[in-house]
Amino acid sequence: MVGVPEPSWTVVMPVKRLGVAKSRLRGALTGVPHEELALALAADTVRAALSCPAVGRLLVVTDDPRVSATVTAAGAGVAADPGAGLNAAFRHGAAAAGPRAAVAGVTADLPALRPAELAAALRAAEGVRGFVSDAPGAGTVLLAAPAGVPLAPRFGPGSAGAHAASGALPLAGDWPSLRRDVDTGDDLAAAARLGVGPRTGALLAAAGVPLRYGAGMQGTVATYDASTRSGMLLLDDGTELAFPARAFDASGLRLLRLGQRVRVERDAAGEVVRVTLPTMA
Ligand SMILES: Nc1nc2c(ncn2[C@@H]2O[C@H](COP(=O)(O)OP(=O)(O)OP(=O)(O)O)[C@@H](O)[C@H]2O)c(=O)[nH]1
Ligand SMILES: C=C(OP(=O)(O)O)C(=O)O
Repeated sequence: MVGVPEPSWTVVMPVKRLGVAKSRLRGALTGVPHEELALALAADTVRAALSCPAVGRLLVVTDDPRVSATVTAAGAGVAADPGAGLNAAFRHGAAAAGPRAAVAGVTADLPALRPAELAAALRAAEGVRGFVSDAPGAGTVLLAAPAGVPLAPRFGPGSAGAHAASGALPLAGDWPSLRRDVDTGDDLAAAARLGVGPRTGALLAAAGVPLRYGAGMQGTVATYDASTRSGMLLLDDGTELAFPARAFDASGLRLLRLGQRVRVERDAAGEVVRVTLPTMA
């Protein structure tokens, strides 16, 4: 394919030890062990970032063995947490990225993150040291710096103001899934309304929280094998999603064409249960 290649970012994502992470969320989901929820938030954030074409490398800074195993299996690299807090973890990851890397520090509590929104924010950050504030506005979800420019992170309470005061440019854009960090039960409910990734979704479903899975989710058929009645969808948010024979069987269709536009329904675990034509909603 001919074209200008997208610039490749190194994303640095710190994750605290699960036993002490996300303390404001403790008890938010009845019957769900806290560490499972903390892990699911990070795993879904990592999954979305790895699906973003602008992300060349994802480095998770953590000391937690379960986090390391999960994100390594997903395709991320791991750097050891220096043990001196969040900003030290960001600095350590940025240093490990090397002097020629454009680095974006991203928090690991964005379970609704859509790869296309991350890609758009990274495009806006090209060539500048810039940050994306969280939905309430006082915090930061992303801080980016071009190669050769120190990240100089100032995450923590009031970090949006601290990043602006340090000369970073506030990046403007309609990126609700990127800005939706999850610190409290209310934040988790707001993320569920946007549509969360499969691991967080499965825990929400287990706790009986109603989900808006697949509402309005659309994409195109990337592959379809008529002999197995299964294939691959390319969703509008840039992610690929496999669909099994039963999702096709539930559609009432006789065949799918490559490139055909479809509406996708998923269950609480994120599995595709039905693929229909958009007009059949
Ligand atoms: N590696 C590493 N990650 C951290 C550290 N502190 C926070 N984080 C991560 O940074 C992100 C944003 O941090 P917070 O929203 O403050 O999360 P938290 O400290 O786990 O949550 P609370 O206990 O509720 O404040 C989350 O993904 C955390 O896992 C740290 O000391 N080391
Ligand atoms: C660490 C931060 O997150 P939160 O406010 O989500 O704890 C921050 O916004 O810099």
